[in-house]
Amino acid sequence: MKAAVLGAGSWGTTFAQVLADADTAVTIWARRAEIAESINGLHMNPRYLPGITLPSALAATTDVAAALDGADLVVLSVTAQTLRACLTEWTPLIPPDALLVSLMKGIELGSCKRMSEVIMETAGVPDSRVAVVSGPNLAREIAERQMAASVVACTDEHSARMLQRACHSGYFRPYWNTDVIGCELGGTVKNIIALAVGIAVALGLGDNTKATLITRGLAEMARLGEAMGADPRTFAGLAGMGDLVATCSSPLSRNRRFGEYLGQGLSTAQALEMITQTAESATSYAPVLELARKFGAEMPITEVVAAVITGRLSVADAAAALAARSAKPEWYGSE
Ligand SMILES: NC(=O)c1ccc[n+]([C@@H]2O[C@H](COP(=O)([O-])OP(=O)(O)OC[C@H]3O[C@@H](n4cnc5c(N)ncnc54)[C@H](O)[C@@H]3O)[C@@H](O)[C@H]2O)c1
Ligand SMILES: O=P(O)(O)OC[C@H](O)CO
Repeated sequence: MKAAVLGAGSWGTTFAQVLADADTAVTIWARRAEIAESINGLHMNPRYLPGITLPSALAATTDVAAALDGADLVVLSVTAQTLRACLTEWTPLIPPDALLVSLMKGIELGSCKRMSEVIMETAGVPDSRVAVVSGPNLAREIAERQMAASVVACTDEHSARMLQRACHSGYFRPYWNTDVIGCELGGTVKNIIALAVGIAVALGLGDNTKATLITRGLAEMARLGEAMGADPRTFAGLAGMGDLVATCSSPLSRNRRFGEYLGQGLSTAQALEMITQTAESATSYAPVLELARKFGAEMPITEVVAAVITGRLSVADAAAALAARSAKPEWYGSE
Protein backbone atom coordinates (compact mmCIF):
# COMPACT_ATOMS: atom_id res chain seq x y z
CA MET A 1 0.00 0.00 0.00
CA LYS A 2 1.39 3.36 -1.04
CA ALA A 3 -0.14 6.73 -0.13
CA ALA A 4 0.32 10.26 -1.39
CA VAL A 5 -0.81 13.04 0.95
CA LEU A 6 -1.37 16.30 -0.92
CA GLY A 7 -1.13 19.25 1.45
CA ALA A 8 1.42 19.63 4.24
CA GLY A 9 -0.62 21.78 6.63
CA SER A 10 -1.49 20.71 10.18
CA TRP A 11 -3.79 17.85 9.36
CA GLY A 12 -2.15 16.67 6.15
CA THR A 13 1.19 16.35 7.94
CA THR A 14 -0.39 14.67 10.95
CA PHE A 15 -2.37 12.20 8.86
CA ALA A 16 0.78 11.41 6.87
CA GLN A 17 2.43 10.56 10.20
CA VAL A 18 -0.53 8.33 11.12
CA LEU A 19 -0.20 6.47 7.80
CA ALA A 20 3.57 6.08 8.23
CA ASP A 21 3.09 4.82 11.80
CA ALA A 22 0.57 2.31 10.41
CA ASP A 23 3.34 1.03 8.10
CA THR A 24 1.84 2.53 4.96
CA ALA A 25 4.50 3.95 2.62
CA VAL A 26 3.71 7.65 2.32
CA THR A 27 4.99 10.66 0.44
CA ILE A 28 3.65 14.09 1.32
CA TRP A 29 3.41 16.92 -1.19
CA ALA A 30 4.14 20.38 0.16
CA ARG A 31 3.46 23.59 -1.69
CA ARG A 32 6.47 25.31 -0.13
CA ALA A 33 10.01 24.01 -0.69
CA GLU A 34 11.11 24.91 2.85
CA ILE A 35 8.44 22.66 4.33
CA ALA A 36 9.43 19.70 2.14
CA GLU A 37 13.11 20.28 2.98
CA SER A 38 12.37 20.45 6.68
CA ILE A 39 10.31 17.23 6.64
CA ASN A 40 13.04 15.39 4.71
CA GLY A 41 16.04 16.82 6.54
CA LEU A 42 14.87 17.46 10.11
CA HIS A 43 11.69 15.31 10.21
CA MET A 44 9.79 18.37 11.34
CA ASN A 45 7.16 20.77 10.04
CA PRO A 46 7.74 23.78 12.30
CA ARG A 47 5.30 26.03 10.41
CA TYR A 48 2.34 23.82 11.32
CA LEU A 49 3.49 21.39 14.03
CA PRO A 50 6.28 23.03 16.03
CA GLY A 51 8.14 20.65 18.33
CA ILE A 52 6.80 17.46 16.72
CA THR A 53 9.29 14.89 15.37
CA LEU A 54 7.82 13.15 12.35
CA PRO A 55 8.61 9.56 11.34
CA SER A 56 11.87 9.24 9.39
CA ALA A 57 9.98 7.07 6.89
CA LEU A 58 7.86 10.06 5.88
CA ALA A 59 9.21 11.50 2.61
CA ALA A 60 8.24 14.93 1.30
CA THR A 61 8.39 16.51 -2.15
CA THR A 62 7.23 19.63 -3.97
CA ASP A 63 6.80 17.55 -7.13
CA VAL A 64 3.18 16.40 -7.17
CA ALA A 65 3.81 13.90 -9.99
CA ALA A 66 6.50 12.20 -7.88
CA ALA A 67 4.17 12.04 -4.88
CA LEU A 68 1.35 10.54 -6.96
CA ASP A 69 3.49 8.00 -8.81
CA GLY A 70 2.13 4.52 -8.00
CA ALA A 71 -0.16 5.76 -5.19
CA ASP A 72 -3.01 3.48 -4.10
CA LEU A 73 -4.35 6.18 -1.77
CA VAL A 74 -4.48 9.86 -2.71
CA VAL A 75 -5.20 11.84 0.43
CA LEU A 76 -6.40 15.39 -0.20
CA SER A 77 -5.71 17.91 2.57
CA VAL A 78 -5.88 21.42 1.19
CA THR A 79 -8.73 23.80 2.06
CA ALA A 80 -12.33 23.31 0.99
CA GLN A 81 -12.31 26.40 -1.23
CA THR A 82 -9.07 25.48 -3.05
CA LEU A 83 -9.78 21.79 -3.62
CA ARG A 84 -11.40 22.15 -7.05
CA ALA A 85 -8.56 24.20 -8.54
CA CYS A 86 -5.89 21.92 -7.06
CA LEU A 87 -7.57 18.72 -8.17
CA THR A 88 -8.17 20.02 -11.68
CA GLU A 89 -4.40 20.36 -11.99
CA TRP A 90 -3.62 17.02 -10.29
CA THR A 91 -6.23 14.76 -11.92
CA PRO A 92 -4.16 13.75 -15.01
CA LEU A 93 -1.43 12.50 -12.65
CA ILE A 94 -3.63 10.35 -10.40
CA PRO A 95 -3.22 6.58 -10.92
CA PRO A 96 -6.40 5.10 -12.48
CA ASP A 97 -7.43 2.82 -9.58
CA ALA A 98 -6.39 4.99 -6.65
CA LEU A 99 -8.83 5.68 -3.81
CA LEU A 100 -9.24 9.45 -3.31
CA VAL A 101 -9.54 10.42 0.35
CA SER A 102 -10.84 13.77 1.63
CA LEU A 103 -9.61 15.06 4.99
CA MET A 104 -11.45 18.37 4.56
CA LYS A 105 -14.34 19.65 6.66
CA GLY A 106 -16.09 22.23 4.55
CA ILE A 107 -18.59 22.87 1.73
CA GLU A 108 -17.73 24.59 -1.54
CA LEU A 109 -18.96 28.16 -1.89
CA GLY A 110 -21.26 28.72 -4.85
CA SER A 111 -21.91 25.09 -5.77
CA CYS A 112 -22.82 24.05 -2.16
CA LYS A 113 -21.10 20.74 -2.90
CA ARG A 114 -19.56 18.46 -0.31
CA MET A 115 -15.88 17.67 -0.78
CA SER A 116 -16.60 14.14 -2.01
CA GLU A 117 -18.92 15.59 -4.65
CA VAL A 118 -16.24 18.06 -5.77
CA ILE A 119 -13.78 15.16 -6.02
CA MET A 120 -16.13 12.95 -8.06
CA GLU A 121 -16.98 15.81 -10.39
CA THR A 122 -13.43 17.12 -10.85
CA ALA A 123 -11.52 13.83 -11.03
CA GLY A 124 -14.34 12.03 -12.87
CA VAL A 125 -14.39 9.07 -10.49
CA PRO A 126 -17.35 7.08 -9.10
CA ASP A 127 -18.38 7.25 -5.42
CA SER A 128 -16.75 3.85 -4.78
CA ARG A 129 -13.38 5.57 -5.31
CA VAL A 130 -13.96 8.46 -2.89
CA ALA A 131 -13.63 8.21 0.89
CA VAL A 132 -13.64 10.72 3.73
CA VAL A 133 -11.99 10.78 7.16
CA SER A 134 -13.87 12.64 9.89
CA GLY A 135 -13.90 12.55 13.67
CA PRO A 136 -12.59 14.24 16.83
CA ASN A 137 -9.11 14.72 15.41
CA LEU A 138 -7.38 17.87 16.62
CA ALA A 139 -4.14 17.60 14.68
CA ARG A 140 -1.77 18.63 17.45
CA GLU A 141 -2.98 15.92 19.87
CA ILE A 142 -2.71 13.21 17.22
CA ALA A 143 0.72 14.45 16.13
CA GLU A 144 1.72 13.95 19.78
CA ARG A 145 0.47 10.39 19.35
CA GLN A 146 -2.33 10.78 21.90
CA MET A 147 -4.98 8.08 21.45
CA ALA A 148 -7.83 9.09 19.16
CA ALA A 149 -10.48 7.52 16.96
CA SER A 150 -12.12 8.56 13.73
CA VAL A 151 -14.47 7.39 11.00
CA VAL A 152 -13.39 6.44 7.48
CA ALA A 153 -16.40 6.47 5.21
CA CYS A 154 -16.95 5.29 1.66
CA THR A 155 -20.09 4.08 -0.08
CA ASP A 156 -18.02 1.03 -1.03
CA GLU A 157 -17.36 -1.10 2.06
CA HIS A 158 -14.27 -2.71 0.55
CA SER A 159 -12.64 0.69 -0.04
CA ALA A 160 -13.57 1.87 3.46
CA ARG A 161 -11.97 -1.21 5.00
CA MET A 162 -8.84 -0.78 2.87
CA LEU A 163 -8.44 2.78 4.10
CA GLN A 164 -9.12 1.64 7.65
CA ARG A 165 -6.25 -0.85 7.47
CA ALA A 166 -3.93 1.75 5.95
CA CYS A 167 -4.34 4.23 8.83
CA HIS A 168 -4.85 2.00 11.88
CA SER A 169 -1.85 2.76 14.09
CA GLY A 170 -1.03 2.26 17.77
CA TYR A 171 -2.75 5.52 18.76
CA PHE A 172 -5.23 6.10 15.89
CA ARG A 173 -8.28 3.84 15.73
CA PRO A 174 -10.42 4.28 12.61
CA TYR A 175 -13.95 2.89 12.42
CA TRP A 176 -15.53 2.48 9.01
CA ASN A 177 -19.00 3.24 7.74
CA THR A 178 -20.71 3.94 4.42
CA ASP A 179 -22.38 7.23 5.37
CA VAL A 180 -20.25 9.74 3.48
CA ILE A 181 -22.96 12.45 3.60
CA GLY A 182 -23.33 12.21 7.38
CA CYS A 183 -19.58 12.27 8.02
CA GLU A 184 -19.04 15.28 5.77
CA LEU A 185 -21.94 17.26 7.24
CA GLY A 186 -20.86 16.41 10.78
CA GLY A 187 -17.35 17.72 10.08
CA THR A 188 -18.64 20.90 8.47
CA VAL A 189 -21.44 21.90 10.84
CA LYS A 190 -19.39 21.29 14.00
CA ASN A 191 -16.98 24.04 12.89
CA ILE A 192 -19.83 26.57 12.81
CA ILE A 193 -21.07 25.51 16.24
CA ALA A 194 -17.51 25.71 17.62
CA LEU A 195 -17.35 29.28 16.36
CA ALA A 196 -20.55 30.05 18.32
CA VAL A 197 -19.04 28.43 21.42
CA GLY A 198 -15.89 30.56 20.95
CA ILE A 199 -18.01 33.70 21.00
CA ALA A 200 -19.72 32.49 24.18
CA VAL A 201 -16.34 31.78 25.82
CA ALA A 202 -15.08 35.26 24.96
CA LEU A 203 -18.22 36.78 26.43
CA GLY A 204 -17.56 34.96 29.70
CA LEU A 205 -20.60 32.71 29.37
CA GLY A 206 -20.37 29.42 31.24
CA ASP A 207 -20.92 25.72 30.84
CA ASN A 208 -24.72 25.90 30.59
CA THR A 209 -24.42 28.09 27.51
CA LYS A 210 -21.73 25.86 25.99
CA ALA A 211 -23.78 22.71 26.61
CA THR A 212 -26.84 24.38 25.11
CA LEU A 213 -24.95 25.35 21.95
CA ILE A 214 -23.39 21.89 21.61
CA THR A 215 -26.68 20.06 22.13
CA ARG A 216 -28.77 22.30 19.92
CA GLY A 217 -25.89 22.38 17.43
CA LEU A 218 -26.13 18.61 17.25
CA ALA A 219 -29.85 18.99 16.56
CA GLU A 220 -29.10 21.36 13.67
CA MET A 221 -26.46 19.06 12.23
CA ALA A 222 -28.75 16.03 12.42
CA ARG A 223 -31.74 17.93 11.01
CA LEU A 224 -29.82 19.03 7.90
CA GLY A 225 -28.07 15.69 7.58
CA GLU A 226 -31.25 13.63 7.73
CA ALA A 227 -32.92 15.94 5.21
CA MET A 228 -29.98 15.34 2.86
CA GLY A 229 -30.11 11.56 3.24
CA ALA A 230 -27.53 10.88 5.96
CA ASP A 231 -27.84 8.00 8.42
CA PRO A 232 -29.06 9.56 11.71
CA ARG A 233 -26.80 7.22 13.70
CA THR A 234 -23.73 8.97 12.28
CA PHE A 235 -24.54 12.09 14.31
CA ALA A 236 -24.40 10.13 17.58
CA GLY A 237 -20.97 8.82 16.59
CA LEU A 238 -17.40 10.07 16.27
CA ALA A 239 -18.01 12.16 13.14
CA GLY A 240 -21.07 13.80 14.75
CA MET A 241 -21.23 14.27 18.49
CA GLY A 242 -17.60 13.18 18.97
CA ASP A 243 -16.12 15.85 16.74
CA LEU A 244 -18.61 18.46 17.92
CA VAL A 245 -17.64 17.95 21.57
CA ALA A 246 -13.88 17.88 20.85
CA THR A 247 -13.93 21.01 18.69
CA CYS A 248 -16.25 23.01 20.94
CA SER A 249 -14.24 22.06 24.05
CA SER A 250 -10.72 22.62 22.81
CA PRO A 251 -8.66 25.81 22.82
CA LEU A 252 -6.68 24.09 20.02
CA SER A 253 -9.65 24.45 17.64
CA ARG A 254 -9.07 27.17 15.04
CA ASN A 255 -12.83 27.53 14.53
CA ARG A 256 -13.45 28.03 18.24
CA ARG A 257 -10.54 30.52 18.39
CA PHE A 258 -12.05 32.37 15.43
CA GLY A 259 -15.24 32.78 17.49
CA GLU A 260 -13.25 33.89 20.52
CA TYR A 261 -11.57 36.64 18.51
CA LEU A 262 -14.96 37.80 17.20
CA GLY A 263 -16.27 37.75 20.77
CA GLN A 264 -13.34 39.92 21.83
CA GLY A 265 -14.44 42.53 19.30
CA LEU A 266 -12.19 41.78 16.34
CA SER A 267 -13.65 42.05 12.85
CA THR A 268 -13.94 38.89 10.72
CA ALA A 269 -10.85 39.88 8.70
CA GLN A 270 -8.83 40.65 11.84
CA ALA A 271 -9.86 37.36 13.47
CA LEU A 272 -8.83 35.34 10.42
CA GLU A 273 -5.50 37.11 10.32
CA MET A 274 -4.87 36.14 13.93
CA ILE A 275 -5.52 32.44 13.28
CA THR A 276 -2.98 32.09 10.41
CA GLN A 277 -4.39 28.63 9.58
CA THR A 278 -7.60 27.36 8.03
CA ALA A 279 -10.91 27.98 9.83
CA GLU A 280 -13.45 26.42 7.48
CA SER A 281 -16.47 27.92 9.26
CA ALA A 282 -15.45 31.36 7.96
CA THR A 283 -16.65 30.37 4.49
CA SER A 284 -18.74 27.21 4.92
CA TYR A 285 -21.48 28.91 6.96
CA ALA A 286 -22.86 30.38 3.71
CA PRO A 287 -23.27 27.16 1.66
CA VAL A 288 -24.53 25.36 4.79
CA LEU A 289 -27.31 27.94 5.12
CA GLU A 290 -28.10 27.60 1.42
CA LEU A 291 -28.40 23.83 1.89
CA ALA A 292 -30.55 24.37 4.99
CA ARG A 293 -32.96 26.51 2.98
CA LYS A 294 -32.98 24.09 0.05
CA PHE A 295 -33.68 21.07 2.28
CA GLY A 296 -36.03 22.88 4.68
CA ALA A 297 -33.87 22.42 7.78
CA GLU A 298 -34.03 25.01 10.54
CA MET A 299 -30.51 26.06 11.68
CA PRO A 300 -30.85 28.99 14.10
CA ILE A 301 -27.30 28.85 15.54
CA THR A 302 -25.84 28.82 12.04
CA GLU A 303 -28.09 31.78 11.12
CA VAL A 304 -26.78 33.74 14.11
CA VAL A 305 -23.16 32.85 13.30
CA ALA A 306 -23.70 34.02 9.72
CA ALA A 307 -25.20 37.30 10.95
CA VAL A 308 -22.19 37.89 13.23
CA ILE A 309 -19.60 37.01 10.56
CA THR A 310 -21.23 39.33 8.04
CA GLY A 311 -21.61 42.15 10.57
CA ARG A 312 -25.42 42.12 10.66
CA LEU A 313 -25.56 41.20 14.36
CA SER A 314 -23.24 42.22 17.18
CA VAL A 315 -21.75 39.51 19.38
CA ALA A 316 -23.39 41.21 22.34
CA ASP A 317 -26.83 40.55 20.83
CA ALA A 318 -26.10 37.00 19.58
CA ALA A 319 -27.12 35.07 22.71
CA ALA A 320 -30.28 37.13 23.12
CA ALA A 321 -31.21 36.48 19.49
CA LEU A 322 -31.11 32.73 20.17
CA ALA A 323 -32.88 32.90 23.54
CA ALA A 324 -35.69 35.06 22.15
CA ARG A 325 -36.74 32.54 19.50
CA SER A 326 -40.28 31.26 19.89
CA ALA A 327 -40.63 28.41 22.39
CA LYS A 328 -40.67 24.92 20.82
CA PRO A 329 -40.85 21.26 21.77
CA GLU A 330 -37.43 19.64 22.15
CA TRP A 331 -37.27 17.55 19.01
CA TYR A 332 -35.08 17.32 15.94
CA GLY A 333 -37.84 18.04 13.43
CA SER A 334 -38.48 21.49 12.04
CA GLU A 335 -41.74 22.04 13.90
N1 LIG B 1 -5.95 20.71 11.74
C1 LIG B 1 -6.82 19.84 12.21
O1 LIG B 1 -6.83 19.54 13.40
C2 LIG B 1 -7.81 19.19 11.27
C3 LIG B 1 -8.37 17.97 11.65
C4 LIG B 1 -9.31 17.37 10.82
C5 LIG B 1 -9.67 17.98 9.63
N2 LIG B 1 -9.10 19.16 9.28
C6 LIG B 1 -9.48 19.74 8.00
O2 LIG B 1 -8.42 19.52 7.08
C7 LIG B 1 -8.39 20.54 6.08
C8 LIG B 1 -6.99 21.10 6.03
O3 LIG B 1 -6.77 21.70 7.28
P1 LIG B 1 -5.34 21.93 7.92
O4 LIG B 1 -5.56 21.92 9.39
O5 LIG B 1 -4.31 21.06 7.38
O6 LIG B 1 -5.13 23.45 7.44
P2 LIG B 1 -3.82 24.29 7.46
O7 LIG B 1 -4.24 25.71 7.42
O8 LIG B 1 -2.94 23.83 8.56
O9 LIG B 1 -3.14 23.87 6.07
C9 LIG B 1 -3.79 24.10 4.84
C10 LIG B 1 -3.01 23.45 3.75
O10 LIG B 1 -3.62 23.75 2.50
C11 LIG B 1 -2.62 24.21 1.61
N3 LIG B 1 -3.22 25.13 0.64
C12 LIG B 1 -3.99 26.20 0.89
N4 LIG B 1 -4.32 26.80 -0.26
C13 LIG B 1 -3.76 26.07 -1.25
C14 LIG B 1 -3.73 26.17 -2.66
N5 LIG B 1 -4.35 27.15 -3.31
N6 LIG B 1 -3.05 25.24 -3.36
C15 LIG B 1 -2.43 24.24 -2.73
N7 LIG B 1 -2.42 24.09 -1.39
C16 LIG B 1 -3.07 25.01 -0.68
C17 LIG B 1 -1.61 24.91 2.49
O11 LIG B 1 -0.36 25.03 1.83
C18 LIG B 1 -1.56 23.94 3.66
O12 LIG B 1 -0.73 22.86 3.36
C19 LIG B 1 -9.46 21.56 6.50
O13 LIG B 1 -10.62 21.33 5.75
C20 LIG B 1 -9.72 21.24 7.97
O14 LIG B 1 -11.03 21.57 8.37
C21 LIG B 1 -8.17 19.77 10.06
O1 LIG C 1 -8.99 23.33 14.48
P1 LIG C 1 -10.34 23.11 13.85
O2 LIG C 1 -11.41 23.95 14.45
O3 LIG C 1 -10.29 23.19 12.35
O4 LIG C 1 -10.78 21.60 14.20
C1 LIG C 1 -9.90 20.58 13.92
C2 LIG C 1 -10.58 19.23 13.75
O5 LIG C 1 -11.56 19.30 12.75
C3 LIG C 1 -11.15 18.68 15.02
O6 LIG C 1 -11.65 17.39 14.78
